[in-house]
Amino acid sequence: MTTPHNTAKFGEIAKTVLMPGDPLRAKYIAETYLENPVQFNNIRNMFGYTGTYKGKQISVMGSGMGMASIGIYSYELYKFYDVENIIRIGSAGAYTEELNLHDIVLVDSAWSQSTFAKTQAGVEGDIQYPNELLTNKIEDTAKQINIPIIKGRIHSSDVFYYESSVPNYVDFYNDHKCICTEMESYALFHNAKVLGKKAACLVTIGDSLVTHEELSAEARETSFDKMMNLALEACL
Ligand SMILES: O=P(O)(O)O[C@H]1O[C@H](CO)[C@@H](O)[C@H]1O
Ligand SMILES: O=c1cc[nH]c(=O)[nH]1
Repeated sequence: MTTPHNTAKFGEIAKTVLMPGDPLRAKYIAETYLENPVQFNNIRNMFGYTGTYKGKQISVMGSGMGMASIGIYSYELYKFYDVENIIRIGSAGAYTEELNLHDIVLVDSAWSQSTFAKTQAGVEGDIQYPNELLTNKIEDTAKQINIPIIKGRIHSSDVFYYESSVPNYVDFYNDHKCICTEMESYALFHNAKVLGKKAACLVTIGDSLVTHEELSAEARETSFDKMMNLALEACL
């Protein structure tokens, strides 16, 4: 079957999907790393591809920005396409000087003010967790292939631009122990949990709220090769 947002037919999407926010990052991964990639979706330019990596069938698809968007795409992948694992491969903003541009963070929990889980399934609580097995697999793979990662809690936010009248990154770091921020993992982890599936999240630091350094849009699209390699190797 197809959905209003995805034209793939059942069976055209692999059991494991790598999911960047940026659909052009998905295109880059498919064209750079997958053998024989076949595009299964272009509705709303939310590109999705299936190919093989070292003989293993893998899909990669953009999620768009924010929980509403990844909420739709990840739900459909799990529920209607029988996807088992989604690994988000995102960009994030650092909340601490200890994180530098291009550092890779493996998310061990996502804190959020979002009402996504409560609205979607009546689930209370401001922290969602990734699947432990999948996260351990990524951590073990990182050790094996010698890619440094930092494990930590992420702030999964509904907001990118804040006014100065509300709490800022210093509060999120001090009060909630979040080391960086992005906008999707809380909803992804929730969807995986309610549907009995697995999700994990890797992010690469693309900017710093502390130092105000930032990578260009193009770099966020095409320079996260270490994280892409790690995610692909963890799928094997
Ligand atoms: O680079 P992606 O994966 O989109 O992730 C981050 O970048 C976007 C904001 O610029 C948000 O989607 C945020 O989560
Ligand atoms: O969601 C995001 C991603 C990168 N940087 C931010 O400040 N927020």
